Amino acid sequence: MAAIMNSSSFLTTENLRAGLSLANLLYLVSLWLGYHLLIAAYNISPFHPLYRFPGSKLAATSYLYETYYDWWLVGRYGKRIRRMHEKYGPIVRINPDELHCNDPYFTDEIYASGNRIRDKWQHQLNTGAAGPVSVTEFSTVSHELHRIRKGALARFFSRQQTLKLEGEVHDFAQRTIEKMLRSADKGPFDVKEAFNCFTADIISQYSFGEPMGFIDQDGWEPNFTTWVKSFFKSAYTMRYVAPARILAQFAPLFANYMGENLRAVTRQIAVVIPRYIQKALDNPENGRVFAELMESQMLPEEEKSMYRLSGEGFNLLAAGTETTAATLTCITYYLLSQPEIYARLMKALEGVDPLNLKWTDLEQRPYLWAVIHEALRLTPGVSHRSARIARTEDLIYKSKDERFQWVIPKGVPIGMTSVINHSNEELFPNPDEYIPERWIVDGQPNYALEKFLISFGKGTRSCLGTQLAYCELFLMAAAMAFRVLPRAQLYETSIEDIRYEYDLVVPQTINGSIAARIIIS
Ligand code: HEM
Repeated sequence: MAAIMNSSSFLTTENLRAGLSLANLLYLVSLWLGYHLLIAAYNISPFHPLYRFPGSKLAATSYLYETYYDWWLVGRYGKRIRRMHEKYGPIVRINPDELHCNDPYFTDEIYASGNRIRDKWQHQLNTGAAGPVSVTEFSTVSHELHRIRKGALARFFSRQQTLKLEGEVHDFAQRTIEKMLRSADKGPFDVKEAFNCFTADIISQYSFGEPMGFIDQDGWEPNFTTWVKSFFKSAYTMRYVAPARILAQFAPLFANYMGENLRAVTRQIAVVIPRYIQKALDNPENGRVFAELMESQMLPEEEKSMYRLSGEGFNLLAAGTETTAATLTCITYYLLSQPEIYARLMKALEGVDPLNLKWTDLEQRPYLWAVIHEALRLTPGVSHRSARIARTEDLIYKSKDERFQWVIPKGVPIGMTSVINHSNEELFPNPDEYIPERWIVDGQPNYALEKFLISFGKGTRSCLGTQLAYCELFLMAAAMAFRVLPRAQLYETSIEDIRYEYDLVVPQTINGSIAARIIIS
């Protein structure tokens, strides 16, 4: 009792005021500053394991440098990293703890497959904020846990499984095309929004047994990507502002005070997707991925909570919508702006029935294959760098000309950036230009060059939906070429609406999201 009395008398206004005096505050601030200065000094001292690696000293000193480019200037560190490589060589230190590589020949070492352990890095995953999205397979740090989570999902997205889905993808593609054609002579629209509706309905139908209904709604917007944009916009705040991550845990509690789109995305994660999953579980014959996932022996029971599954549901939609839609938009833009490429494509598609497209047949048309791969090169789904940690092995790097040799110590995050690899002038001369011909040798697809494409990532953490994405790309690109493009023209759209300028994890142009407005007559 005496102790309680003593502590309450200790908390008097006078005592608090004295404790918070200017002198004490200054003392605390200088302690904090001193601590950070010591860390900064250590970061650039010879005692730091990355001391030998080249790069800007400022970048190696603290995270403020990276924060300035990616948070303050918004997603601009990618371009800065590219300039660092021009100055310092193929491996550079880009922050106190991370290396970056721009040698495409080293891809399979960083993004290794099979049993070679590759963890992700929490600093990078912080863009995914908190809550259900932070416990998805995409956001898993540990190699071992990721294997369990991805293993359970992978069989739904194999090529064999995707071939069984082809009929549905074809049906959704044709319905999207019909809706576009109905808008003939009714003014311009952004074709990317139409593709967003197409991709979101497919992934939702496959995952939950029910499309989200975007193709059937009156216009093209809003759609899932409309809401997800605000999620991507907050990505760097989440990464660099730790209190924002803490607040994000409680997002559903203050949803009413958020902007319209952020409120909508919070509602999707907390209410709409759990409802879809519940319906899928109640209706297992029609419930598709999530109904089967619940029965999966590969996934331990503790991994099957509605909380975690709604994160996975959101992730599938977010990862499988904007990405494919952006690539299709890029294809549409280039086919409309470069008629000679369109003419070559139509020649290559001779004999194909536009109303009965077959993925496996379309894949055998090398020029269509080239048109798609050149778009994937220029518009990769994820344009932000993606680091891996080789936890158990040092990585030995030697440049092709043997000028540079490095041992990357185990445990150090090292990554690549698709937009940097894809503009390698030796592999892709005139890298800023759209040239499908570079993907064809002796009339056949250039599979050797394809090895250098990292649009879908590589190794154990590569894209789960690669086969579904290809199925959508082949069927929709061909359907557009036959049915829409002969009657369409670009409207107030230039290369500036397509060309990568910065990233919000996904590529952005100088005018914001990738877009191509078209008019159909
Ligand atoms: C053109 C279309 C697409 C592109 C370019 C693309 C690109 C990528 C990339 C680069 C990654 C790896 C990201 C990283 O390194 O952290 C990734 C991961 C992922 N993608 Fe895609 N994606 C596309 C379509 C899809 C589709 C249709 C789905 C639907 C299922 C999907 C689902 C996923 C998932 C779940 C992951 C996480 C994989 C993991 O962590 O193991 N993606 N995607």
